[in-house]
Amino acid sequence: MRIFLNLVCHVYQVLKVMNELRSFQVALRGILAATRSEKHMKFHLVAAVFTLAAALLLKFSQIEWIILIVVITGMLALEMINTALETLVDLVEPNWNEKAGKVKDIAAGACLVYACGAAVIGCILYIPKLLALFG
Ligand SMILES: Nc1ncnc2c1ncn2[C@@H]1O[C@H](COP(=O)(O)OP(=O)(O)OP(=O)(O)O)[C@@H](O)[C@H]1O
Repeated sequence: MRIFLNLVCHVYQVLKVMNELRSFQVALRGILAATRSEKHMKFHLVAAVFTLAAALLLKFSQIEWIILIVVITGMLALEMINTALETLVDLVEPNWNEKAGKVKDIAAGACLVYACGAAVIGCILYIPKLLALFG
């Protein structure tokens, strides 16, 4: 009986891991789909690579790395939510509709607000280091 219960427990654990792997695979598929279809997403990914490389060269401190990673991942995640909303709106309302347009405008506005904040944080992080390097 004990062996049987252990076996059931193991099978349950394996199924749980498989389910989590499937969720991970679905999420990766979403990231790839957004990157393939969205020019803004491609731009943010290229910008992320450059800013991370610059941070490495400028020897960012631990707290500066944390701030940079939170800003970069936040921007990418927000851009994907925007893409998901645009796709949903196009699915639900393929024709012109004032409210559909409003949803897209607000989502785009949210991305712009975050991008402005990210640009300001970028200036605060990079300008003093660049001035110290070249100034
Ligand atoms: N079904 C619609 N009804 C009314 N207005 C719409 C509709 N679809 C799009 N729009 C308007 O056109 C704008 C651009 O929409 P679109 O779907 O082309 O997104 P986008 O900003 O070009 O995004 P991306 O370049 O990331 O694909 C929207 O912000 C909205 O103002």
